[in-house]
Amino acid sequence: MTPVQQFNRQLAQSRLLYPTKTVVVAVSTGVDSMVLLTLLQRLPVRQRPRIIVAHVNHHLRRQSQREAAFLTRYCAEHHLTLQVTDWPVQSHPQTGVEAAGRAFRYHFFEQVMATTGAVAVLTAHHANDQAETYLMKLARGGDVAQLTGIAPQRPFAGGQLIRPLLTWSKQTIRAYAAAQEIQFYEDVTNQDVQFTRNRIRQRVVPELTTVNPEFLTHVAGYQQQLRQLLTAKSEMVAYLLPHVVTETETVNLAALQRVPAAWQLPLLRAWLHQRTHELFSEEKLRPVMHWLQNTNHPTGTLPVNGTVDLVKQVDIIDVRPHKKRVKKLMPGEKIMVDLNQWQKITATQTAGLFSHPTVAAGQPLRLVEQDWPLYWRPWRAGDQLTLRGGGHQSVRRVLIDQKLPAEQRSRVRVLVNAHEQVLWVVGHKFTYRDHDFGTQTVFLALKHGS
Ligand SMILES: Nc1ncnc2c1ncn2[C@@H]1O[C@H](COP(=O)(O)OP(=O)(O)OP(=O)(O)O)[C@@H](O)[C@H]1O
Repeated sequence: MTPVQQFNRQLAQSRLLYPTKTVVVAVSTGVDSMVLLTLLQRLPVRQRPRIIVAHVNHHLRRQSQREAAFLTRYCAEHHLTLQVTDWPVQSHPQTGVEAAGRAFRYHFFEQVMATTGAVAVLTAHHANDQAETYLMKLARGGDVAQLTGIAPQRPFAGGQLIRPLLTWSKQTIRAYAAAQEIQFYEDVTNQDVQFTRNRIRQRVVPELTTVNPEFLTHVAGYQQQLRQLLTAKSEMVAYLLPHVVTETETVNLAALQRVPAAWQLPLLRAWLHQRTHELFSEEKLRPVMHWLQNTNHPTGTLPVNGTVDLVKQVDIIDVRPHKKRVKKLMPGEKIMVDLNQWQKITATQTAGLFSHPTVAAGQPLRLVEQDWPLYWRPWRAGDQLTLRGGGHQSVRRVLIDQKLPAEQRSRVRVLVNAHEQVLWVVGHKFTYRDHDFGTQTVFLALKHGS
């Protein structure tokens, strides 16, 4: 199938090949969106939807004015309806300009859809965008679902957001533009290797393409497989959920534990989603699962976020609104540890527990399942550290020995486990645990500065 046939097929699948339909085409004047616009213009009249061209002048570079003027001329010459809006410089934020610009853009597309009766917005994302995003997410880490990447079609503003060029590589787009003599503006910021995406575009993708020329297709293939796996997973979760959820919408812990281990966390997550309308990451829920399974504590309450608590009563798990803290407790008095997340624990300290060593995370600590959940909290009189050989030392003594001025001592935080045992006097001393103790190694890290 030729690229143009693939494009036509995507539009046919989206049921857009009708003159009675109106579509908004997001055109930046770059090569991708000018090719997209040209492809739409060249559809046979009996299939071509009514085209509304939408352009945002971001006022981010000098070229912006010329681009807007070029597009105005182009649309007039081709009898195309154009809607342009400005993103005034005074609305640009100090940081996060890209994300703010994107939000502004999509809000504008939404407005254009509403005022023109359009059923879809079309953008010119392509296979290289897809692979770059994939590699960036791979490098940054997170939920595996994010690796499914840009969807060819998804609901948007009461209609659809469609990317008909996702199967086209940048090379194909450029070749088509050259062959058809399509005019466009080169985005000069695309060359700037200070941007991670540009470095991936210019260095990583070409390198991987020399390993295998089909690299882009293979990324798309993995994403397709991942989408199928995630669909299968959510279907299985939907099937299993009634086996662990009771008539009163609580979870039966014994039933949950009878489910094969790999499904327990996804089930807990799905149930919490139903009850709280919040989607927690499985990583965040892992310590919660350890807490639930800890038979030494058959009852208890655990805050899962600022608004809800999990309540465990032997075999029954329920959610309740989080009780507001008593006024005199300092905010952040006791913070549950989120694995693999930096957490601000005092005005000047940010600490984290990581499952892998990172540049900043050096000190390994062995844990047992019963340690979870862990917390950051101010140290208290009576807190003790375990020393090599089994002895103990009070936290107070540690601070005195390290000659910490008395007025600074109250600011010291400790890392404690579910049994209130001190594992780390943050910034001062670690508990002793043998390297073959427990089942899990985490890495403790601390950053200074507000
Ligand atoms: N100034 C603009 N005006 C209209 N459409 C635009 C503009 N900039 C980008 N677009 C549309 O968005 C597509 C993607 O552009 P680009 O890759 O620069 O954005 P992104 O921010 O990386 O992606 P996304 O918009 O999905 O977050 C373009 O091909 C084009 O269709």
